[in-house]
Amino acid sequence: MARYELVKRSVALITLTNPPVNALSSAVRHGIAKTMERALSDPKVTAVVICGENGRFCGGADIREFAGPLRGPPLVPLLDSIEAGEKPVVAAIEGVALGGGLELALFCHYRIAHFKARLGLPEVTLGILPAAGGTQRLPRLIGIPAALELITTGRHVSAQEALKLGIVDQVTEQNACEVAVEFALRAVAKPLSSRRLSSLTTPCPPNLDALLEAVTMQIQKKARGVMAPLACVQAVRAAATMPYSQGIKRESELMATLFNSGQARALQYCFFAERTAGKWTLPSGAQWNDIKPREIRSAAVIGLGTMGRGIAVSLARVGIPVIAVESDKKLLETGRQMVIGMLERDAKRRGVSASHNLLKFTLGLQDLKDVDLVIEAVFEDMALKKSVFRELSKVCRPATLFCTNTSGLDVDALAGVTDRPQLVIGMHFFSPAHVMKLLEVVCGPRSSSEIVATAMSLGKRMGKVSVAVGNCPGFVGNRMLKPYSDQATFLLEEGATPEQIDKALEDFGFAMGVFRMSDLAGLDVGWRVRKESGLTGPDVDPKNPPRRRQGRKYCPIPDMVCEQGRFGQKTGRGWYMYDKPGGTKAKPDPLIQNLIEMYRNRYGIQPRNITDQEIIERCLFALANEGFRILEDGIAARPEDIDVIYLFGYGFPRHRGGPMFYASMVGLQRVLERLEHYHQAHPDVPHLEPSPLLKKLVACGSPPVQKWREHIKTMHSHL
Ligand SMILES: CCC/C=C/C(=O)SCCNC(=O)CCNC(=O)[C@H](O)C(C)(C)COP(=O)([O-])OP(=O)([O-])OC[C@H]1O[C@@H](n2cnc3c(N)ncnc32)[C@H](O)[C@@H]1OP(=O)([O-])[O-]
Repeated sequence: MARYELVKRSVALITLTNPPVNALSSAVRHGIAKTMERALSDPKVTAVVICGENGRFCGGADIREFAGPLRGPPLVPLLDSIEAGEKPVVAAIEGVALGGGLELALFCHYRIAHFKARLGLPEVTLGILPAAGGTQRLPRLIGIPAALELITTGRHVSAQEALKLGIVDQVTEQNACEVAVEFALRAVAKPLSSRRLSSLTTPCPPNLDALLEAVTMQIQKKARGVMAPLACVQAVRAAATMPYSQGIKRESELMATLFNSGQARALQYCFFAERTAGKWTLPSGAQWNDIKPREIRSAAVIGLGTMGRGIAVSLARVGIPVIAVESDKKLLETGRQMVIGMLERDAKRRGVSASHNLLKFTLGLQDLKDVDLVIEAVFEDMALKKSVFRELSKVCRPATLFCTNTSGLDVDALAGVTDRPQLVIGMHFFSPAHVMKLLEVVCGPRSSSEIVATAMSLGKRMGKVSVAVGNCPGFVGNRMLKPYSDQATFLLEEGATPEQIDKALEDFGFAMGVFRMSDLAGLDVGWRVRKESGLTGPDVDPKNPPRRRQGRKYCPIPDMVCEQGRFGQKTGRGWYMYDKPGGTKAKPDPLIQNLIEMYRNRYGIQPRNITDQEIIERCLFALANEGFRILEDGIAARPEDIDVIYLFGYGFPRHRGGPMFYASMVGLQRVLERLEHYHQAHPDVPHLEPSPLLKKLVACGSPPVQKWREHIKTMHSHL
């Protein structure tokens, strides 16, 4: 796990060998201890270089080991021996030096980085802090403000920025290991005392308290209820106010609190869930690592509305030529200007030049005859989409792949009107498509493994987190959203206000409560879907009992809001009022309160006091309950896939792990009991009836989320 070689007759070269990222597993720590001891005790050795195999220095502690008891030598005493030694030790950083990897480098006396290397202390993103001395050593090296920013955000920096900040001593375009060996030889005669970070005093800004206070407030505002960044601030304060030996003790105390917290477990679960989600499998046995995706050299986007524009930008900025199509001249021109503007702003932000030349705009589908892939993003209307696909079948070459950006319509029905149903798939982007990281890849029953592989790989190329899901109304994300938002409107009827519900959800950690999110997305979209599905509008049978539709409870308040022309932020009025159309600052609106009161009076509903706990339980347990049904139906392959969809597409707080992980943390038994309780109180709300899978898991002793799959395996799969 650590290889030892003698190079240039007197330099011990220690190579960490734990692919793929040379994580500091217990075996690697053993390896470092043994090889360092050998280097320090061998009189032939005058200097040491530490590097990582396969061009990657070290990705930090082995996160997989966090779930079990600590084995192998603890990191800090091991690293202390490196720093205390009398032979210069140089870290040769290629690829990454992250977390414990960078901390290892900070115990070395010198650091040389390859120009493409990335460095950082991302522990905070895993719910912990850099507890191998990182919170005490980085501030001593680069000062409090810069260290605080890096440690509390977990941001990676480039080698060039690391040089500017003073984290590394030299950046090279050559082999970092060879450069480090030469550097080590030159360092042999030089004194090491000033290179031992533990012996330095932290340079302290005069306004330390004000700075720490400002950062704390910023964190509390941005990451409500998240513990790790606040603990990082406390640890950095210790670096500024305590001697190193005490600071290290404080760091370790803070780590102990974080390490066993539910937040750390949730965030570490998210890390692996994100990586698991890319590993799709189809019922045919085809899977992510054995099907070769097609290379996409050109693409087309049909429809330049909000979604189409974002998709065109996402494609062009990764170098794919795009033909964008609109149906009339005016829409085409507006779309063209918007796409170019977005592309330019995006390029400016990333410090690159905008790739205008990759974009072509046209009114005619016949221009798409040679493209490799088409993404349809026209209005959410089945008849319109079908006509587009029929037309595409006529003009495109037989090998062109067809994708639809529908957010919930039947992908297989669209495939059925084409001459190539096996080459049709859903690519459900989230708005704004060039910003949001989630992509649901919707596999129809006839989608070939090749098109699944291609859509997943294209998503990755565009920087998306892609999740393969099955085909059903609303797929995974929007299907689950319905019971969640239904509960919110039922709670309105029963006595809550939009702002109370939103606050409870935001305090839980959501970026936005359900009503503020609906105002942002536009209320008219859901209204149109409800009209089309016969839930509201003139087609509803007047003999229907009020507040019941299609045999279940129905709350018409959202329809009443839309009937007043209140479509959310874009009209300046929705569940809230805004200072102007397009405004973003939401204020409670007395008119909404009146509307709800009038509604309650009309139906004789006596409002009751609703607690935040009830809001959270009803909204989130209904959400997870639908997730269990989705797993039963085989629409998602794993609970991790559902969680990733909610983390990246719906603002679910990462430190809660996603709806399915959250349910497992609350305890499946408790979730079941509460759902039973609420379903008893609301028997006409089927979404509150506990799903058979939830009951089955409870009956099996509530296994951890990673084991649920074993209980789902026998069920059929639409993936
Ligand atoms: C106790 C003292 C305090 C110290 C704390 C720490 O250091 S905390 C740690 C602080 N460090 C971090 O937070 C860094 C976490 N890592 C990363 O950010 C990225 O992996 C990367 C940038 C290193 C490489 O990106 P990339 O897109 O090239 O590759 P990829 O992301 O797809 O990963 C490939 C495979 O490696 C796996 N794996 C990766 N890292 C670790 C790990 N540390 N451990 C275990 N496994 C790890 C990953 O699961 C995947 O496995 P799979 O699915 O193939 O079975």
